[in-house]
Amino acid sequence: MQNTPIGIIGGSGLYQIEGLSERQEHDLVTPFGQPSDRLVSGKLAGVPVVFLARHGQTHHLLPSEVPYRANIYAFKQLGVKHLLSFSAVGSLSEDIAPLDMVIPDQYIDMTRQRINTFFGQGTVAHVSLADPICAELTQLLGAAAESCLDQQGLRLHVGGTYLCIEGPQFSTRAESHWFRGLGANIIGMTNMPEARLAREAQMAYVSLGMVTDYDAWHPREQAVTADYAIKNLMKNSENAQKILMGVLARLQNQRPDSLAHTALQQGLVTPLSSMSVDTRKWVEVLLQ
Ligand SMILES: CSC[C@H]1O[C@H](OP(=O)(O)O)[C@H](O)[C@@H]1O
Ligand SMILES: Nc1ncnc2[nH]cnc12
Repeated sequence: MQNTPIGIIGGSGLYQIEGLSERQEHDLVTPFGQPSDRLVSGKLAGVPVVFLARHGQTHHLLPSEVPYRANIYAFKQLGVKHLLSFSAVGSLSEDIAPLDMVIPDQYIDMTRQRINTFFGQGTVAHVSLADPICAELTQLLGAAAESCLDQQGLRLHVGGTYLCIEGPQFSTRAESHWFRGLGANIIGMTNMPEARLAREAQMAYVSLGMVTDYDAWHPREQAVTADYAIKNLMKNSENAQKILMGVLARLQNQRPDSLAHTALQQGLVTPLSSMSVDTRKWVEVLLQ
């Protein structure tokens, strides 16, 4: 596993990565359709990487329109076993301020109209999702983010619950208060089903939430608008690039083991021998 490429999913504001050498574009088709855009591979800080803009490079896909299954499958086709995901998020906690960053360790899934599994139609798997985020990747990403943010007086919060809404509208004030009551710390529209599918594909997953706003619950701060979030996103995207370089430097000589890497082996219920030839092909890719 030593030299497997590191997958990078860029969210709002992170549509490409700078400084890639040996750059190659991949126009992939998967059994689950086409990914959000071309995947771009190359080397960054000496580490093989594969990058994909989640909403497309021109940000033309709504959170509900992102082809999450095709995206995860395409990374898997290119040999990715570790996935770093970047996202803009709103804060549901007083002590998490705009421009802070958060590495969540839990999710509450409030999405309503997304296909959230590769399985079904004759093939059954139940993977464990108790700990959806890779603890080892969290440590490496945390160290990189802390050293970048410290210098600017910004804060990194390690751990916390990301609540995923369907969108595309932001929450009502009543929902925002309700989500706080549920114990959620940050809110976004994209990490689900991305994290679920990464687990089914046996990939270690970690997410960096870049805080842009206080959503709609705060008594003194303005309710979020896309304009407001995007202004803060722009301030964040330079830090995202620096943090990415920092985490890749820490991955140069290692690829951490993760409980994700055996998740499907443990969760697959239907025997491979009873699957059709076509189904077995894509299940075997997920099992690699
Ligand atoms: C432009 S703010 C709302 C938008 O940003 C987040 O996307 P991503 O996680 O891809 O950075 C949020 O989930 C919404 O899709
Ligand atoms: N308040 C918010 N709600 C959902 N997604 C977001 N992305 C950035 N801010 C957000």
